Amino acid sequence: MTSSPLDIPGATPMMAQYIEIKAANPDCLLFYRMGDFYELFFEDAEIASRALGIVLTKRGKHGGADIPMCGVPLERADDYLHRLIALGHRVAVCQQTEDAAEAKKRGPKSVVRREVIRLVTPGTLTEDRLLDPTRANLLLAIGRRKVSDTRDAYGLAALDISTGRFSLSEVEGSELAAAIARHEPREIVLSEVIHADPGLAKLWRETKAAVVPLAQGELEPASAERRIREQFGVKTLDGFGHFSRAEIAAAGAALLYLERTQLGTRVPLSAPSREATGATLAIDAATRANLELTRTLSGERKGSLLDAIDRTVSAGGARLLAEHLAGPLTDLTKIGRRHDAVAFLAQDGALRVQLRDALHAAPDIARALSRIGLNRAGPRDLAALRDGLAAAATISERLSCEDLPDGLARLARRLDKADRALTEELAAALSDDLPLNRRDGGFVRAGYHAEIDEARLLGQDSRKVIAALQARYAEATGCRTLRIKHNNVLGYYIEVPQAVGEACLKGLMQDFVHRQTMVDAMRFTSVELGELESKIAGASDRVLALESAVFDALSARVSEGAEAIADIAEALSGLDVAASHAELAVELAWTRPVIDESLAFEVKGGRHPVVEAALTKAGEAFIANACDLSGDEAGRIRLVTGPNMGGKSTFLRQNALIAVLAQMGAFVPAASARLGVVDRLFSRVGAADDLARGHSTFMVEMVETAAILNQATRRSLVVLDEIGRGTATFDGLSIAWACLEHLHEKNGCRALFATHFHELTALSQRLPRLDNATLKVAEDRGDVVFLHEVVPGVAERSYGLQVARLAGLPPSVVARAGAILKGLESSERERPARRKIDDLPLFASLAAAPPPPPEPVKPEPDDRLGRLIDDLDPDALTPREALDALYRLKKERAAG
Ligand SMILES: Nc1ncnc2c1ncn2[C@@H]1O[C@H](COP(=O)(O)OP(=O)(O)OP(=O)(O)O)[C@@H](O)[C@H]1O
Repeated sequence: MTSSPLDIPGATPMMAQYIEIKAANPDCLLFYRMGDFYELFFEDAEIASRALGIVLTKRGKHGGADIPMCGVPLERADDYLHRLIALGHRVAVCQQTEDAAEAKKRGPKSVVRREVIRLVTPGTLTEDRLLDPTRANLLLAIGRRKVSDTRDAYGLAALDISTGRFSLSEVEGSELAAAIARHEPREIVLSEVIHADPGLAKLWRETKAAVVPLAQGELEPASAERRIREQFGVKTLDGFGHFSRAEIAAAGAALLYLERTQLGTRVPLSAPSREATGATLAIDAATRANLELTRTLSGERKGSLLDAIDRTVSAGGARLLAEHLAGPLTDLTKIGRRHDAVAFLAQDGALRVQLRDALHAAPDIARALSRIGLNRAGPRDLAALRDGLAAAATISERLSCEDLPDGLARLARRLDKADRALTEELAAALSDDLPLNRRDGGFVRAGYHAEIDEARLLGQDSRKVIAALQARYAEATGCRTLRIKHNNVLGYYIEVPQAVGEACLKGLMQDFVHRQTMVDAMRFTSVELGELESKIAGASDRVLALESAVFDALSARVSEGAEAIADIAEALSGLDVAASHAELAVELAWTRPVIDESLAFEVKGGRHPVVEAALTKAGEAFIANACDLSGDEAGRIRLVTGPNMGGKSTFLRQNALIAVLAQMGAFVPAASARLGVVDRLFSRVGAADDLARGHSTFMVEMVETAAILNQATRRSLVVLDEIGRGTATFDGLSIAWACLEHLHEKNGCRALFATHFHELTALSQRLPRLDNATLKVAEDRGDVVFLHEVVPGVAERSYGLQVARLAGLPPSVVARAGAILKGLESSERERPARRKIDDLPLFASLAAAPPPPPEPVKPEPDDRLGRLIDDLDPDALTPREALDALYRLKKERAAG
C-alpha cells in the first residue's frame, strides 16, 4: 500500500490516502491514526459513534458533502476496540510508517505514509484488556477431506495466539458440531466451499463465533503445507507426526488468516500438537448447554459447573481447567495420572498451600510471552516473565524434595527447564516501578546499564547546571526574581520583570536574545542556555533510545527461550488445576472415582455440585443418592418417575456431571464411584423444559433425540429428561416408549430416563435391563413433603395438585382441578397401563428390520368420553378452550 494520492476529484491528499486504505479493507472499521487519536470517517464514523456513544463531528467536505468523523483517543483505544469487537466488528488499525521529515523529502505537500499494521478480529486478540484472563481465545480453522462417497472428515486447527497454543485434530462429519461446541471458538475460518455447504449452514448460523470464509483458490494443499513449513522453519512436516489432509488444510487456513490479520508480524506458535480421534469424551452442544458445564443456560459463568469447581489461583490455571472440563479424557492411563496428582495434593495439605501460594503470585506468563513475540509487549510483560519464571523455580525446588506420583513428576520436570540466567537478568534489568509502555522509559534499573546511568546523570546534572546558571544570571542582573523556565513553544527561557528586561535590552546582558514581551515580564534566551537545552534533550532522548535497546535485547532473549517458557507456563497451569481439584476434594469431601474398561456405573452417595452449593448457602442439606447402571454386556436403564419438584432432573444431571468430572481428572461429589469409561455423553430435556434455549420446539427435541438414538454406543451415557412431553400426551407417551425400547435393545448404553408418563414403568417387566426408581415423598396433612431420596419403585401419584397449591394457585382453582382429576382418573381406570403395555408388541421381539411404529392405543369403541379426551390436544388449546373442554367432558359424563 502506498500513500500516493489517488486521483479522487476534490479529495485532499490525506483524504485520498484514507479512501485508498479503506478501499483495501472494506469489511473493517478503519482506525486512522492522526496524532494522539484514531479517527474514523464516513460510514465507519457513523457506525462507531452509534456503537460507542461518542460524538459524531465533521471534517472538511468530500464530493460537496460534509465528511462525518469521530475520534478515539489513543490511550483509550483498547477499551473502544474491546467494545467494537464484542459487537462483532473487525477493526483495521492504520498508523504512520514514516515521520513528517521523511515525507517532506518526497515533496512539500506529501502526506505522511500510513499503512494498516494490524487487523483486530475476535479470534486474534492479544491485549490483556481485550481478553478474559480465565478463557482461551480461540481461532478455529476448518479443513475437509472426503473419506468415501458419502462421508467427510473435518480437520480442525485450534489456535490461541494470546498464548501460542496450536493443536490439530480430525473428526467425522457427524462430530463436527460437538467439536466446535467443545472449542467454543471466538472466530472460525474456513473455505468458502465449506461455508456454502447447505448441510452445514445451520452450524454457521447458530455459532456465536464470527465466521470468516476464505477464497478456495488461496487454500491449495501445496500452499497450506508451505505455510506450515515456513511458520515452524522446517523442511518437512514429518517431525510433527502424521497429519491428515484435512488437518493440513485447516492449519494452512489458520496460518493464512494470521498472515492476513497480523500483516507481516510472525506469530510465535508452539509446534502443533495432534489429538487422536476419540481422545476426549464427545459431548455435543445441546448436552453442554443442558448440563451447564461452562456456562448456564442464560450464558453466564456463574452458576455453571465450571464456576462451582474452580479453585484455581492463576489465570493460566483457570483457562486449563475450562479446557479440561470442555474435553474430558477417555484414556484410562491419562485419567489415572491426573487422579494420582490430585490424590497426592489432597493428602499433603502443607505442600498444597505452599504450591497454591506460589502459583497465586505467578503472573500470566503465557500471554505476556505471546505479546513479547508479537512485538506488542510493555515492560510489565517482561516483569511478568521475571516473576513467573522465579515462581516456577521456587515451585520446582519445593517439589524436588517430594516423592511425586508420575503425573506430578512430569509437570515438575517441565518446570526444571526454567532458564535461571534469564530470570536473573530480568530481575537485574527491570526497575521496581514499571510504566505500561516502553516509550515512557524509566524501566531499566539503575546500575544495570552504565551508559543509561551516565545519560541519566547528564540529564539530572544539566538541571543542576540550569539552576546554577539561573543563580549566575540573577546575580549579574541584580534581579532576585529572575527565573529560567520551560514551555513547549520557547523551550528553556529566562524570565525577568519588565523593568529588568528593558535594562537587559539596553545592554545590561549582552548575550540575552529577546524572545517575548508579556504584560509585566520579558522573556529571553541565551547561547549558553540553548546549548544546555540541547544537552538535556539529547540526554533524555539518549536514555529512551538506550532503554529501548535494552528492551529489545531482553525481548530477544525471551523469544529465544520461548518454547521452554511456554512449556513452563503450561506446567504451572497443570499444577494449578491439580491443586484446585485437590482443594475442592478436601473442602467438600469429594472422592477419587475408580475408572476402568467395564460398563459399570455405580455411584454411592452422589450429589449435584451446583445444587448442593446453592442449598448449602441457604443453610439447607442436599440429600445424597445412589445410582447403579452397571451391566456386563450392556448398560442398565433407570426410569425415574416422581412428583414435580421431587428432584428428578437434579438426580439425572448429577450422575452425568460425575462422569464428566471423573474423566476430566477431578474427584467426584460422591461417597464412592466406579465408572466404566464413557465415550459419549448425551443429555436432553423435553422441549417444554427447554425454553431458555430460545427454540423450545418439539421438532428440535426430536432432532436431538434422533441424534442420540443414532449415535449412542454401549459405552455411552444417556440422560433423557421428560422426552416426549412437548407434544400431545399419547404422541409423547408413544415416542418416549419407543425411545426407551430402542435404547434398551439397540444402543445398550447406560441411561437415565425421567418421565411423567407413569405408564412406562410397566415396561420394566419386559425389558430386563430397565429398573424403576422414584423420588420419595411424605404427606403431611394433605401437603406434600419432598424427601429428595431416590428409591426403587414407581411413583404412586404425581402430586401435581399439591405442587400447584404450594406454588400459590388460588384454592378454588386447586379444588376444582381436584374434582376434574377425579373424573379423569375414573375414566382412565377402564384402560389400565398394564393393558396398554400388553397391547403393544415389544420392539425387541420384532425381526432385525426396523420395527413398524407401535400402534397408538385405540379407545374402546363405546368409550365416548375416552374418545373425547383423546381428541383433545392440550398443547393446542387456549386456557379458555381448555376450560370449555372440561365443561364439555363433565356434561358428557353427567349424561352417562
Ligand atoms: N437431592 C436433593 N437434595 C435436596 N434438595 C434437592 C435434591 N434434589 C433436588 N432438590 C431440590 O428440589 C428442587 C427441584 O428439583 P428438580 O428440578 O430436580 O425436580 P424435578 O423432579 O425434576 O421437577 P420437575 O418434574 O418439576 O421438573 C431443586 O431445585 C432443589 O432445590
